[in-house]
Amino acid sequence: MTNNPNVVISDSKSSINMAITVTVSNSSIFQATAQKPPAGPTSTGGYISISRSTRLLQPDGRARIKTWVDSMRASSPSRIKPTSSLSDHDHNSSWMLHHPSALEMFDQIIDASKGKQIVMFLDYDGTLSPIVDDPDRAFMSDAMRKTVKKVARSFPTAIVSGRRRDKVYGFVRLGELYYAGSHGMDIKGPTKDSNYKKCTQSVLFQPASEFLPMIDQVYKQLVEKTKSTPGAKVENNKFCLSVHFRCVEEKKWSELAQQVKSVLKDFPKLRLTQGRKVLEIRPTIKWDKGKALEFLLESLGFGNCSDVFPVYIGDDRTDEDAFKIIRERGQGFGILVSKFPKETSASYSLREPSEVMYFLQRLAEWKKRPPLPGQCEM
Ligand SMILES: O=P(O)(O)OC[C@H]1O[C@H](O[C@H]2O[C@H](CO)[C@@H](O)[C@H](O)[C@H]2O)[C@H](O)[C@@H](O)[C@@H]1O
Repeated sequence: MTNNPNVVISDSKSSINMAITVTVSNSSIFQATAQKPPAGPTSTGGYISISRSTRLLQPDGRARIKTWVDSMRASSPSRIKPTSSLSDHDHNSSWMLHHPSALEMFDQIIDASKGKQIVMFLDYDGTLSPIVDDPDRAFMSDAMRKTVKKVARSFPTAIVSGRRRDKVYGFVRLGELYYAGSHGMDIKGPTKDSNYKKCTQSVLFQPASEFLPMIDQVYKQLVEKTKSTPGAKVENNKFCLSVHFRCVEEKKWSELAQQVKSVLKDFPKLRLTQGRKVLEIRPTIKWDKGKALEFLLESLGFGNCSDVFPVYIGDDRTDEDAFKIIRERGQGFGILVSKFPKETSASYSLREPSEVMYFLQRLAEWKKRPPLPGQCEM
């Protein structure tokens, strides 16, 4: 297994409906991907997605803003409301039964992966780094970096983030990984292999490049519009934008929602989704973290393979698209990072980044162990 699929793919300039052109390719898998990108809904993981074209232009503007604010309120943490017959404790126990700790189930996970190639997918914020107030200071620890590096020596590993690719690379700083920034809309292969040799060819896939000028324009407008709301912060994630409200007083959320709405009304080709205390604005193309996962598996040669075992660890609503794909494929597992019960398509849970690190350490250690006599290693 190699992390270097020897292909370069770039986006087409031809159509906003995401035609993709293979510029250099030695792989029929890539050509197939380019001709026929995997179909699927513009899913947001079953959470509230407010598309301007269908909802923002309703005459009852005020009611819509209330929906936005309700959704912002529910965005972090997004607990499942316990049914009246269950106490909080029973509700937590029931959720843990359905989404047990990946640490407690470590041996079972390893057993299920036997004979298969594990491919690791890691979200960044809230998974590798703790959630902090200032998005520019969401650093990952050196210990986590070392652990991810070890994992990448044993398995193909990708970081899948809502952040712009160069920014998340700036935090992670490991050249041997795949990076899918902007919620998977900006994919790039490793710049070096796990033996630290420079990779000469790599994957580059940017299905939303037509939207760059629009995103820049909206970014400027949002910065201008939201500057009167204390604590609001607009982050340019290249192919998408984040409007953070973690540091905005709750009584100002409706004002902020109104400001965002007033900008988006002129951009029907953009849609709005939500993450943890953040409104995310992105192109209406059928592409998300789930599609990025499929794309990366294909690029690694596992498109139609029965012996691949993707493990995706993430904490955010946007990670649900990837959890769903894993479920649909019936291969591997999704692991949700959350301290609270949440609606999720993930199979397992971890409570926080420190548990993610411990899980990854165990995985790397397990891989390093010599196989028992008569046992074949994958
Ligand atoms: O896909 P991810 O890597 O999880 O990125 C999703 C968003 O993460 C960042 O925002 C979140 O983390 C911040 C730092 O801890 C926190 O302040 C914010 O409230 C969270 O929503 C990032 O800043 C966003 O651009 C990403 O879209």
